[in-house]
Amino acid sequence: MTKLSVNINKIATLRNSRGGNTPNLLKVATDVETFGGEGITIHPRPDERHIRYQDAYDLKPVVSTEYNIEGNPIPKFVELVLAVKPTQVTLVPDAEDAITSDAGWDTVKHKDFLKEVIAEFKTNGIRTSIFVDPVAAMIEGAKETGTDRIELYTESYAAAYTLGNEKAIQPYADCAQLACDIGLGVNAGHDLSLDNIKFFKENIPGLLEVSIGHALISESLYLGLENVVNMYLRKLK
Ligand SMILES: CC(=O)[C@@H](O)[C@H](O)COP(=O)(O)O
Ligand SMILES: NCC(=O)COP(=O)(O)O
Repeated sequence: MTKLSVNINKIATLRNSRGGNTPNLLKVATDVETFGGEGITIHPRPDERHIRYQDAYDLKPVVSTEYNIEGNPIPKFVELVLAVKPTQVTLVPDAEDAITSDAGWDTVKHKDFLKEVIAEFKTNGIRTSIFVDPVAAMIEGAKETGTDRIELYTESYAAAYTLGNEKAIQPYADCAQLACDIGLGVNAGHDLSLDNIKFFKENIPGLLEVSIGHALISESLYLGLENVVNMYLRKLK
């Protein structure tokens, strides 16, 4: 069973573009859960371009499924996560000015740092996951940090799959199996979509959770467009 956690960053992007509260992030989170979503993911970035730090607090009493907060564990982020106490924290090594997450952790180079922050989160009852590329040494390094899970960074799979290259799944399948063998839970995310999710799921052993945002929100807009245009037309008759 693979859980779907819906990343609602893009809803906050839309809300922030007008300065008001439309769309309402908290309502979207509860509606996603009502529609069957099994988790809510947010990725507050230091510039608060989409999710604001305050949103992370406001969502806490509202999310009744699994609450996953992603981000680079800079002091401000660590403080936020320890205060909010989500179900899971996913550590991502993204630069402040990155447009989006663009790499997994070097779990060998950053082992001591990761060990320290992971221990702090786990002591506070928060499950941990770390974002990694599908490279065996990084999975083995992740195990050394004490993390509960890894999140496989799926951008390269998604890009290759679009071009018809199904072989791009192999390093993901191998690393997921390795993670299962050494006792790490397996999550995955980034650029997963209605086009590529089925093949991914079918080929990845032990896939516990996927977090999907950019494509899911874009697809929702597109799949709802015809309905909404027609609703306006009916009102204008
Ligand atoms: C960790 C990850 O893969 C990202 O997909 C991220 O959570 C998305 O962040 P943005 O919405 O800021 O691109
Ligand atoms: N962890 C990945 C995530 O939350 C969503 O990534 P994306 O679907 O917006 O690329």
